[in-house]
Amino acid sequence: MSKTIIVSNRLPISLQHKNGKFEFKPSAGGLATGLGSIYKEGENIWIGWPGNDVADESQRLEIVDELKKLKMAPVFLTKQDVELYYEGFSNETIWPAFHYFTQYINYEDAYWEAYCRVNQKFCDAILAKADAEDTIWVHDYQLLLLPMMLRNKLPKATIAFFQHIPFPSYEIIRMLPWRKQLLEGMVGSDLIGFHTYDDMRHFLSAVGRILGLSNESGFIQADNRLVNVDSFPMGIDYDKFAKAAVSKKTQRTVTKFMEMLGDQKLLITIDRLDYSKGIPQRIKAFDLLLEDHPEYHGKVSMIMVVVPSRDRVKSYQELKEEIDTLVGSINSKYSTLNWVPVHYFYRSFPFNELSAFYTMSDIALVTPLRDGMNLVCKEFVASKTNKQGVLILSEMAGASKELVDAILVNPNDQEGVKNAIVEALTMDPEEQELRISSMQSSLKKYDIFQWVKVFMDRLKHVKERQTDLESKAMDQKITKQMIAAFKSAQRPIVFLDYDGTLVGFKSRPQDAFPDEELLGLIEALSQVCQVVIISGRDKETLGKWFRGQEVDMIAEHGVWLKKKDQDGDWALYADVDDSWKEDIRQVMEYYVLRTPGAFIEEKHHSLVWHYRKVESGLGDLRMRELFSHLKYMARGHNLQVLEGNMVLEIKRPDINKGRAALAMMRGEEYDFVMALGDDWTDEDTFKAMPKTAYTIRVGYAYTQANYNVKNPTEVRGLLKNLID
Ligand SMILES: O=P(O)(O)OC[C@H]1O[C@H](O[C@H]2O[C@H](CO)[C@@H](O)[C@H](O)[C@H]2O)[C@H](O)[C@@H](O)[C@@H]1O
Ligand SMILES: O=c1ccn([C@@H]2O[C@H](COP(=O)(O)OP(=O)(O)O)[C@@H](O)[C@H]2O)c(=O)[nH]1
Ligand SMILES: [Mg+2]
Repeated sequence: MSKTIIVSNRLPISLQHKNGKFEFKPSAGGLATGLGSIYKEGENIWIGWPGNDVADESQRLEIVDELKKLKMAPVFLTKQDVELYYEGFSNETIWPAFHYFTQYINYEDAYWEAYCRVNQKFCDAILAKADAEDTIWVHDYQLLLLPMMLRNKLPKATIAFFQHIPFPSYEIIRMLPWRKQLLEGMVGSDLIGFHTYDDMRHFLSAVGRILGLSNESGFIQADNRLVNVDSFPMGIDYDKFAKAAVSKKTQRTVTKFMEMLGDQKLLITIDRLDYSKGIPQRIKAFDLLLEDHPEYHGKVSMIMVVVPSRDRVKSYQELKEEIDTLVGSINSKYSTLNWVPVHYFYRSFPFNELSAFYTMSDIALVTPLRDGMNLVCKEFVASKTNKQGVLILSEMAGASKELVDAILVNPNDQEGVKNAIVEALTMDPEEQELRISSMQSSLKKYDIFQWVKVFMDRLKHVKERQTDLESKAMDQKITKQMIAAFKSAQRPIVFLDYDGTLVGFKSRPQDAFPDEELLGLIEALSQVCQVVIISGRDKETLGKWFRGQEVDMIAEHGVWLKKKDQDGDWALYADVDDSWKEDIRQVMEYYVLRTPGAFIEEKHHSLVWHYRKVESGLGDLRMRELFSHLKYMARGHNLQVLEGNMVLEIKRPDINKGRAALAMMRGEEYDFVMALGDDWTDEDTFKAMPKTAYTIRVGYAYTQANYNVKNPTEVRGLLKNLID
């Protein structure tokens, strides 16, 4: 039985050192609860850092034993690891970059080295526990390199990754000198999840531009592994908050707190100390409210909980000082003997007091400058069992994509935030109920348990798709069988597509000419069987490249045929009317003029619009536009528009490689047929082949072919086997 391993930087516990002994408190956080249904089962386990630096060997053993009882295993970090990997690369490099605080990014090689080393430490700890076919679910930005490290050691494992913080635009990610390694690390996964669609599309764009891997509906083909990228907005343990809100314990706390505060409208804000949370901006907006609306003095207070976090990082220390000063300033400006505008707490609170804060507050002010998701706003909404309360939420929080019934604000627009507070303070009860109910029904449905289920189901689906594709991989047994069939055949024929099959792609099509090795290979092969080069290339190019070779050729996807013995003469297989070309060329030229790097390739009976050299993204955009333009025109001319590898081709539909291949075989009896190709144009060849043929698609994709090989190098290996 395979098991599931959860991995995160921090284990879901708090470890306290008391009187020479350690005390373990399992965390009751949402993620820990949601994943409880996984790591507490059977042999499953959660691996991570227990959160303290423990140097003493006997204490480490004690921790290992205690954690084992909780279904956890520790990765011990040294003081230096914590400084350079956790505070350093994770929180001074990745965190600011991914939250768009480029001014805080620390580009330290020593941080990077520690990050690599500690990711390796995690990898080793996992390898000590993992079996070849286990499922490993890695969490968050501290461990971006881990999926690929694991993949290299456990190629068959199911590896998933979820990132809890935003994934920034390509423009930010490209600033990091280690951008390539970070992305490659993530791509070791089978499934990569983000909170929002925006994070997902930023990631896909970075992978396209930096690693050169394109995607189709979120599926990337990386080194012949299919990797799925998708968004999974994380939920909360809804019932826990809803139940707590009406519990006696919370109600008692509410009464106690309200007695102290008196009759007031309350605004609640709860965050970890973090510059991404926009705490100073929020205090300033509240200050503006009190300045512009003296009628609220004595009637509205803000309860501001700031939970200490990463307090050894300089930018966090500076932020703490800034907040202290701002709170001091607002309170000293407006306080009266019986009213304080901001009740400021720099500490964390037990669950039941948090629940009381949520329950008794009229408004939650959640205004991060950038946040992966933000759970506080969801917890506030879930706690509003009486359906009264208003959420003011930043557009920059992942949660804003779901909670559209909140009052959405731009946290940088202080006037806007101030107006939102006024709107919230004056919102009528019916409106509050409508908004809260709508948000509650969505949060109830997509709670943390649903999140875990949807993620795990998707992971299973990706694995099934991979298995489907891999079932066609050309293994040794099939290769042997094929070679034997070839060797014993009297009359073998082999169809070889050119680009993407015999040679890799180049930015300029004319640079993909055949190298010496290939020419030698084709020559040797043509001595032992009939070789047909079947390509979309024009006949002049093919003729030049294979001059003097004993091969048959099919050019322009089947427009032209040339038998090896017909010296110099190409036969027009299809009698084609190409009077359509003038109109279409004009349209294509218009798109070339608008798109630097694009060009038209003219073949005898087709026109091709190339965009391989166009700025990434723009090429795709223009291609889509041209595609619909051409499709519209194609109808009038009875033409077919086809999307290829960075090209758009328009031609007559009845001309294809399959028909031409059949024409080539007509009247002959072959006892061995093989066809190799790499794209949609070759699918016509595969379809036309006799049932007994060996049809092989290069690259993993859905195909009519019987088998798959990885790349042109493998193709050449296969052909060498035939001539050996
Ligand atoms: O481990 P710390 O350095 O003390 O930081 C605490 C955690 O903060 C981050 O939380 C994120 O995850 C939330 C849930 O998905 C999401 O709502 C929020 O927007 C994120 O900021 C971080 O991702 C964790 O790894 C840290 O442990
Ligand atoms: O005293 C506190 C204050 C907050 N929280 C919890 O901390 C989490 C904060 O998560 P969020 O996604 O809002 O922000 P993050 O800190 O992960 O960036 C929420 O679940 C809060 O309930 C807590 O446990 N104790
Ligand atoms: Mg090809």
